[in-house]
Amino acid sequence: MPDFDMLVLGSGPGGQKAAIAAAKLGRRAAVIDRPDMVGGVSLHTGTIPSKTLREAVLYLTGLTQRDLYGQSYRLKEDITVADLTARTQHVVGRETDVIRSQLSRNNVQLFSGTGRFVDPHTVALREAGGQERRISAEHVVIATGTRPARPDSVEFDGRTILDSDNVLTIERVPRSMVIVGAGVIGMEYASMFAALGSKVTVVEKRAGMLDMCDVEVIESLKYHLRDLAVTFRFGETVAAVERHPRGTLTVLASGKKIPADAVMYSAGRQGLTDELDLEKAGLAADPRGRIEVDEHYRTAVPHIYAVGDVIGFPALAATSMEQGRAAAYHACGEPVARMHHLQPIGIYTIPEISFVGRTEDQLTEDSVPFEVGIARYRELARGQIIGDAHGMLKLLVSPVDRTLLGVHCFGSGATELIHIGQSVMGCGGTVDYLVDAVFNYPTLAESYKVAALDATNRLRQLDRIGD
Ligand SMILES: Cc1cc2nc3c(=O)[nH]c(=O)nc-3n(C[C@H](O)[C@H](O)[C@H](O)COP(=O)(O)OP(=O)(O)OC[C@H]3O[C@@H](n4cnc5c(N)ncnc54)[C@H](O)[C@@H]3O)c2cc1C
Ligand SMILES: NC(=O)c1ccc[n+]([C@@H]2O[C@H](COP(=O)([O-])OP(=O)(O)OC[C@H]3O[C@@H](n4cnc5c(N)ncnc54)[C@H](O)[C@@H]3O)[C@@H](O)[C@H]2O)c1
Repeated sequence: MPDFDMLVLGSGPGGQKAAIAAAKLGRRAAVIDRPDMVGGVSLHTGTIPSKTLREAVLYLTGLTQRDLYGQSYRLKEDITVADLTARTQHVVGRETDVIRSQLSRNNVQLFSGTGRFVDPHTVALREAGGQERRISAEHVVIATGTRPARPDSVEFDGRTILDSDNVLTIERVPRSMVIVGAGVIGMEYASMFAALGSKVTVVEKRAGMLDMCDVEVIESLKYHLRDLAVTFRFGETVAAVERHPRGTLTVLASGKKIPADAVMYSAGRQGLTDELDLEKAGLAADPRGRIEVDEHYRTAVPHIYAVGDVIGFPALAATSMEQGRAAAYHACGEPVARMHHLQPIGIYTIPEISFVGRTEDQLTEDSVPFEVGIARYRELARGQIIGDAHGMLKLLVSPVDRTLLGVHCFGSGATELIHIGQSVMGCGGTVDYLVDAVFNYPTLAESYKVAALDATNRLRQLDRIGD
């Protein structure tokens, strides 16, 4: 008899939910992770610290209050790294306790150390002191996540040449910073450092950024970031990064050189599979360290599952949790529906972005007709009260059956508000539901009604002329 019914490698969002789901089904479950990493990348270097840091930046800089109290408004003049990290450490500490307690009250055994395969059903646990012990399980879930990808040609020192993990332990807020890669991580940190007053240059090899988002929203984001002195270098590749006594020089393939106090790489991530001895389990990873799975998150070896960032796109804490639960249910023979196709995206730039469904460009490319309804925060009472004049909500509505095809939100509360649109879309609701519904007043949620009225006014015009 194996030691456990389910053994999970990694305690990030995917691993946690897999272990708890198995335990709730009465299975004997265990999780392995390093003692200082309980909660995963998500809790220690990813989602939670970055979002807490963002909250501290917004609070201390007073950035979002300046429309109300004047452009010079700041809660604190010289914001130090200690001011910023105090809040992060507190939240990470509390969340770690919550996760440990959830695992323990569900009787999930937590082993400290790292795991690697010995054979398809056995994992060797290496503890901090170097001792090894073997643990066997009927099912294994690989949820080992990723680390920042570091090009070999760049000499990272963790102080001036950084990856997105190091950025959480910098000694001072740099006066100037180069960010390599305008993906989600790059743009979230570019927003934070720009808000803190650093002179940020973003270098991105593609022609633009965040191309999964609405074009108008990205135009607005660029406008806001340029206003905070961010320079964009699109279509440019970093050829080398040099460290000098008085700062760094980022050399672009085009020959340009950008001086800055610090450089942060956010140019993708690498799956953490190199130390798993996957071949002993009969598995292999691709060159980016990712493991292939089927629709049930099963690897090529049917009793071994893989979930979270280690399987690649969409690589979000949000989706990793669902993958973990689904994998555990499948392994335990519990019926489980496939993840709903409507998955929201939340990007915590300043201002924040969120959307669900398709963009105008995607609909046009697919020859799907749509009408647009827009609500601008500056025309909402709540928008005036909170001093957000730039926010907006956009509904894309089908003129054929009046259902919502996409919802795009930019500004305060976007990542929360999007879930109203997601629910309406998920339940097959039409724009008329939003027109007829009563919303609390004054709220940002009222933007749904305003945008729905805008869309239906246009649809009516279409009908009138058509008739
Ligand atoms: C800066 C940043 C910001 C982000 N912001 C967001 C956000 O706002 N929203 C969002 O949804 N997502 C966000 N993400 C993505 C999110 O953090 C990841 O999608 C999520 O952490 C992936 O979860 P996971 O289950 O794959 O495990 P991870 O969180 O990646 O954790 C994996 C764990 O496995 C452990 N491990 C590795 N190898 C072994 C081994 N051999 N033995 C035992 N344990 C091992 C590691 O120590 C680690 O604790 C962000 C990521 C970053 C980097
Ligand atoms: N709010 C959120 O949900 C959130 C926040 C942060 C991270 N994440 C997740 O983390 C993952 C990793 O994010 P990421 O931003 O590191 O990776 P990414 O792959 O999304 O973006 C990296 C960018 O760097 C560019 N790049 C690569 N090499 C370059 C070079 N030498 N010079 C210039 N540009 C270069 C690429 O073209 C790409 O646009 C993503 O999958 C994302 O989903 C999610």
